[in-house]
Amino acid sequence: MAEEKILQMILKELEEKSSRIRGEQIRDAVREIQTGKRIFVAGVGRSGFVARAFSNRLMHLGLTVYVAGDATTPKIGEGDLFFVISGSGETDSLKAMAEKAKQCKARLGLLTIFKESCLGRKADVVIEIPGATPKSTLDQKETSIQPMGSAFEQLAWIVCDTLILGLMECMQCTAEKMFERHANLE
Ligand SMILES: O=C([C@H](O)CO)[C@H](O)[C@H](O)COP(=O)(O)O
Repeated sequence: MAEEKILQMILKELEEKSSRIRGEQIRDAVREIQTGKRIFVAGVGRSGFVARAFSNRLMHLGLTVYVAGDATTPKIGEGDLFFVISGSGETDSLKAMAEKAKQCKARLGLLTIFKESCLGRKADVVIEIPGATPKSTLDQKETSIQPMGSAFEQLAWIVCDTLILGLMECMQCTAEKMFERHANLE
């Protein structure tokens, strides 16, 4: 099949799946991020790349944000938000970190395919993204033309950018103000 046709098929798939993401879940997450004292983000593999990209924009907004596991990341505590991106909601290291974060009285935010996953059951706020992943043993009705969790990871990126636009509006922050915070060591 021609690559341009494949590209169109992927975009069509994302459009259809995104039409089933619930607006109120996104709005709840915007509120949670805004009220969090500090934001700690986490994800593994491709979901981890999305979490890092998200942390970059949260920093541009002027929020205090850390990536879990980085050498400069301090301990999490009460009033902080631990925001996890995990398609399956079952990745071992993330389950352990979420458990620790909850013990430390942090709130747990989650972007996932499965609200009923281990992470989903612990989360205070969840955004569900329709997708498929071979990493879950839960019943999966959803299919994808792409391998593994690709559709989830692509949509997770766009949902994170949707959260950023929502936060920009609530915080009355402009793209110009954000760019002033952009790294000058690059
Ligand atoms: O890298 C990944 C893999 O290629 C699936 O498409 C996942 O992002 C990684 O394995 C983490 O999994 P989840 O926590 O289920 O997102």
